[in-house]
This record gives sequence, structure tokens and C-alpha cells, in this order.
Amino acid sequence: MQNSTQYWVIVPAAGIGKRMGQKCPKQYLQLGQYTILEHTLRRLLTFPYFTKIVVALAAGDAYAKQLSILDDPKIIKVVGGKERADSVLAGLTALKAQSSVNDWVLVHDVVRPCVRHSDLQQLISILSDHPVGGLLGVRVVDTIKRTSEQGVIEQTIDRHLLWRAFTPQMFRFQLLCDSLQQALVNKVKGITDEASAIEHAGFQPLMVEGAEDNIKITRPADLALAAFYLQQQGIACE
Ligand SMILES: Nc1ccn([C@@H]2O[C@H](COP(=O)(O)OP(=O)(O)OP(=O)(O)O)[C@@H](O)[C@H]2O)c(=O)n1
Ligand SMILES: C[C@](O)(CO)[C@H](O)COP(=O)(O)O
Repeated sequence: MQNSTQYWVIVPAAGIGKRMGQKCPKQYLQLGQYTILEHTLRRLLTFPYFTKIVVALAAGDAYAKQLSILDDPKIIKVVGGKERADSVLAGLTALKAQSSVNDWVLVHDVVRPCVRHSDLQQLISILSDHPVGGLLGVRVVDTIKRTSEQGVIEQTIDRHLLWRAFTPQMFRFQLLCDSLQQALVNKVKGITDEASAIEHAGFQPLMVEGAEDNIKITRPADLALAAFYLQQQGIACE
């Protein structure tokens, strides 16, 4: 790792968790002793290379103030936006004065509490000299079909070059700011992750193979799966 290059983290945590369908946003659901947000931040805070961790919270979030982890001196809280890209941009704006254009920014979903330090290390090592950046992902292992709207199979797609995109997604600071801003100004559809904005701006991020258990808690069934993976990693979740 180059001494002068800093590593910043942005944790978008301003989502409402519509697909989870619970009363509170899913990042505040409990998994054992901690909420999902706390599990994720504990992982990131104990990784030694990060200068600051920016957490983007929804405007008027009443749950956050009950969690003392958000008062950690390494954490900066900002107000997120309407879409994930707005929340990430709010995080980037908060870091602008302290960062350099070629610093690295790792964006990590608050609802991926099982991320391993070995994956963070791998991502950082593989991308260290890369001009653009990249992301963690896993290979698609199922047989993939494309159907019509009516469910009629039209094609079986060759899966050998297909991946599921995970986080962290790690990019050069200024490139990520410019790409996200460009995508928002141009009202580009389908910017569900940082890599899509970078790709849309004409750059080619690198896919870095990560662990399968770095799941995103999206739907109710994912809660039990995340608890299982955390237990497998030695974190009590009863
Ligand atoms: N305006 C938004 C929307 C999403 N996010 C964050 O981006 C990640 C995206 O994961 P996702 O599963 O899409 O979260 P939600 O948007 O909360 O879920 P849903 O789409 O089911 O409402 C989450 O960490 C979420 O909190 C955010 O910071 N700001
Ligand atoms: C970045 C991301 O986690 C990629 O898997 C993203 O949050 C995905 O959002 P989605 O709408 O649930 O695909």
C-alpha cells in the first residue's frame, strides 16, 4: 500500500428496506446482540487501513441516535438522499476537503454485515495500482434463462462470464464523484451500484472474486442466512 494514498469508506444507510417489509428500515433489525448496522460498522471500524467512515443516514432517522457506535471518532454522519447514488454523493461531498483526487473510496452497503477482513484486504491488494478500481463479486453458478414477460423461455445464457456484484466497490475518489454526478445529471437509468456509473462514464472496473457469504440482506429469508453466516464466522447471533 502506498503511504500517501488514503482509504475512505462510505456506507450508504439511508434506504427504507421496502423489500424487507418490516416496520423499521432493515439496517436497524437485530441480529443477536447487535443491529445489522452495528455488525457492519464493527467490521469496518476494526479494519486498520481506513482513515474515516462516512455513514449516510435518512433525513429524520430516529433510530440512529440510539446507537453509540455512530459516535465513534472515526465515523462521520451525513444525510443521505433519494437514491443510493445521492447518498453516496453526499458522503463524497463530506470528504472532499480532506481527500486527494487519487485516494480510494470503498462504498459498502450497510446491509452486508458478513463482509470478511480477508476480502477487504484482497480487494485493496489487487486494485492497488489500478487506475479505475473495481468491486467484490461472486460467479453465477446457476443455469440462467431469459424469458418473455409471460415467463416463456427465450434463451439459456452462457454463465461463464457472469458475476453477481457485491460491495465494497472501490474507486478513485475524483473518478467516482465525476461518474456519479454525470449519471445523475443525465438521468441515467439502472445505476444500482457505483460500478454502473463508472461503466457509463466509459471506464472498465475490475471484478475481484470474494466470499459467497458477503450477502446483502434484501428479503426476510436473508436474515436467517446472515445469522447463520455470522455464527459460522464466530459471531454469536442467538
Ligand atoms: N436512498 C437510498 C437508498 C438506499 N441506500 C442504501 O443503499 C444500499 C442498497 O441496498 P438495498 O437492498 O437496495 O436497500 P434499500 O434501498 O433499503 O432496500 P429496498 O430497495 O428493498 O427498499 C443499502 O445499504 C441502503 O441503505 C441509501 O443509502 N440511500
Ligand atoms: C451495490 C449492490 O449491493 C449490488 O449488489 C446494490 O446495493 C444492489 O442493489 P439492488 O437493487 O438490490 O440490486
